[in-house]
Amino acid sequence: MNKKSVRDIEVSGKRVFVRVDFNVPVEDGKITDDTRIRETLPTIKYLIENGAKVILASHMGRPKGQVVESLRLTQAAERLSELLGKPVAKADEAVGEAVKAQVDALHNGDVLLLENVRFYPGEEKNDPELAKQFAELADLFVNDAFGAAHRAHASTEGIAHLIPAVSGLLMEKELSVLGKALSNPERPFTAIIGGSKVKDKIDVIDNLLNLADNVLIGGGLSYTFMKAQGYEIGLSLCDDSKLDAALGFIQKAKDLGKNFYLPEDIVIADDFKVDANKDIVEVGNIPDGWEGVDIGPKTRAKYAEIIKNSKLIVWNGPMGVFELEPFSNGTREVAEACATTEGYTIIGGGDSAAAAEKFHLADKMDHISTGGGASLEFMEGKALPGVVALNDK
Ligand SMILES: Nc1ncnc2c1ncn2[C@@H]1O[C@H](COP(=O)(O)OP(=O)(O)OP(=O)(O)O)[C@@H](O)[C@H]1O
Ligand SMILES: O=C(O)[C@H](O)COP(=O)(O)O
Repeated sequence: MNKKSVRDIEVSGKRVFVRVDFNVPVEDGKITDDTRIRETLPTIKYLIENGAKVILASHMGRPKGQVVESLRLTQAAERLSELLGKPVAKADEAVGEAVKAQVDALHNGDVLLLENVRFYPGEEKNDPELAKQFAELADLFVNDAFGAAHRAHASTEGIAHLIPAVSGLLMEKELSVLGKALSNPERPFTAIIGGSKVKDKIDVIDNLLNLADNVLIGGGLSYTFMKAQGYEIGLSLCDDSKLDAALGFIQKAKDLGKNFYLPEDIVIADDFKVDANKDIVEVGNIPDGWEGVDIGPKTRAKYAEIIKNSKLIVWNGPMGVFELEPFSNGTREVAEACATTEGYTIIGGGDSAAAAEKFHLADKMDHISTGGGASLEFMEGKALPGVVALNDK
């Protein structure tokens, strides 16, 4: 990476503003997956051990510039304190006089977590005034929030122009793993794209067609491709505005000589419920009133075989409605193939990572990215503003 990292700069005695992504799932006031917090520990420990005064900042959810009580970072501070085995002070705001006083009171090696930066309207607008207020708290900016690196916000991008700005160790790891894999991929390289949001995945499919040898499509977005080819899809998810784009990808794959796979058979259901009636049909045979909810057994076996014979696998998005047990087999078999293949497996955040956790296969993957949207944008070949703004080596 051509950007400076926290290892390239003196941190001892310095006030260091560290942007992290503690946007973790919380249910009934409890954090249900603390992966993103655990993944920032190397940077935070490095700073503590090297005598920095650590000021952490994060967003949580999308409060749209207002204080939302349920989106405070109190639980994150508690969890971080448990993981570090030392107290973590928590501010009730992210800027202002009270915060300044808390920063002034820090000793070398102390840790302070600021309140949710998205409680301020200036954060998502990348308001220079808010960026200045963040910058005034610190001598140095460290961006370790890979998950938010695709956002040009005051605490991810604006601040980087005001004080020395370097990457954290998680940011460095994510960029290095994803960058190495995509710039010089081991082949065969297989990309698996699933999930439900066709619009969000269109650009990544486009770029992966350039890079990968095999592109496997599953999940809710596969029905747009089926409809585009003239197949009946019943009530299945479809984005009619993307039918032409879908046909364009099928043609692009042909033109580039790439293998582009769509499900051959589908698990269908007459409702979006665990106890719905279900059946397995070939593509084109989804009856009226039914919808596709998972890839079928033939497709599962084919996809698993391709994954097993690949040297590099990038997976983003589940193959079906894996949250409901009867429709989880496609995602489970893809996850198992990713876990057992000898190829290098990268999981691109979000729901696929949650699926790997659910099937107890997460520790068998080579790299699970902490970025959902960020890893997608990276794979699309887009520059990440939170990275671009950091100081060059
Ligand atoms: N056939 C289907 N019909 C409807 N929904 C589906 C289908 N297959 C998968 N899904 C749903 O897609 C959702 C995930 O879609 P999404 O596009 O958000 O994936 P992701 O990229 O893994 O997540 P993230 O948004 O975190 O990047 C899951 O909740 C899953 O139930
Ligand atoms: O969960 C994520 O992908 C990141 O924390 C970014 O969140 P955002 O999509 O609300 O910007």
